[in-house]
Amino acid sequence: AFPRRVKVVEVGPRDGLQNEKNVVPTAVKINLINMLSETGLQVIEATSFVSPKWVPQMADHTEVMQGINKLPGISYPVLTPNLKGFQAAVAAGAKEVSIFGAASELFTKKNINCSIEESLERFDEVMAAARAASIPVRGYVSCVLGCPYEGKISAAKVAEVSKKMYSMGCYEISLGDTIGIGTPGSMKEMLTTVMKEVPVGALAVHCHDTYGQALANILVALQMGVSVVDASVAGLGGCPYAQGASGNVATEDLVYMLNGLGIHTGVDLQKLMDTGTFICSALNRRTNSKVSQASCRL
Ligand SMILES: CC(C)(COP(=O)([O-])OP(=O)([O-])OC[C@H]1O[C@@H](n2cnc3c(N)ncnc32)[C@H](O)[C@@H]1OP(=O)([O-])[O-])[C@@H](O)C(=O)NCCC(=O)NCCSC(=O)C[C@@](C)(O)CC(=O)[O-]
Repeated sequence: AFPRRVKVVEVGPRDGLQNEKNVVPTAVKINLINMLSETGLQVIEATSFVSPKWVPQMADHTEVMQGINKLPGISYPVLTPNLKGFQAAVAAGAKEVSIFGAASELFTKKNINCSIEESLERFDEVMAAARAASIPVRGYVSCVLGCPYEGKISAAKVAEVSKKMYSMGCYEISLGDTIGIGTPGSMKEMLTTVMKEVPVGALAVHCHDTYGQALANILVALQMGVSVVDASVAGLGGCPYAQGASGNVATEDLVYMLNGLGIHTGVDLQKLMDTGTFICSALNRRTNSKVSQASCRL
């Protein structure tokens, strides 16, 4: 049975923009987040406190956090790979953070320059600091359905890393199909294994649409009881350490599908599409949202 409500986690300002070649002006990022805040979304991932040498596009994290209108009832989490990032995030006013690991050794090395084991040690430090500051922490696990460097990833490995991050105290584990390579079959197999270790109520799915499978994979996750789904307005994005990875599922397309299923999100599709139009014209690009493309033709 499908969940009655789904929490949509908007990752466009972070996952969507982190891979942009040209520097996106801080004012555009702030405008994007402020417009998203008016759509009814409850969670908008705002930026990441990572090294500007690694991801230059997110170097204005503090200005973004301090420039946005934070509306009550909306959470604006940010990515923090280590204690340094966590401290900078809190100093900039972050009230929620995310740590990000992976089920692949090589991806972990390329993305955060350490082994899975070392990454978990760093996360332990972040968790301890977050507990002391009463800051909720979300955990990402990347490469859950395949890795750009290692290829196939076993569901057992995904379950193992997910369980460790959940046991550390992450309130939610977001399972990332980083390169969008999964299918409904592999999604079902992976979730079946992970759900033996982490309760389904604490799981989210984070699907990139590289192979055009994202909505189908999300539908399978919903059927299995997952009720938190990550998405990116206009389908922006891709990971800088996963070459060729295209954007997340477009939030507009996700909300359209959920509306059709009678699943409540609280998100206003028209306002979302207007936000997609804003960011696409600022970036001078065509939307990846099929729903927005179709609406323009009507
Ligand atoms: C983790 C590090 C920092 C390790 O990078 P490192 O080079 O191993 O770090 P280090 O500890 O050796 O420090 C080197 C320098 O970085 C600085 N530094 C150290 N930490 C920070 C920090 N937090 N913020 C700012 N600066 C920092 C540190 O101070 C030092 O500065 P220097 O002395 O050379 O001037 C680096 O690898 C990094 O920033 N990686 C981030 C990569 C990233 O953001 N990837 C994209 C997000 S993940 C993703 O997109 C997947 C996801 C989540 O969407 C889910 C999915 O789709 O699968």
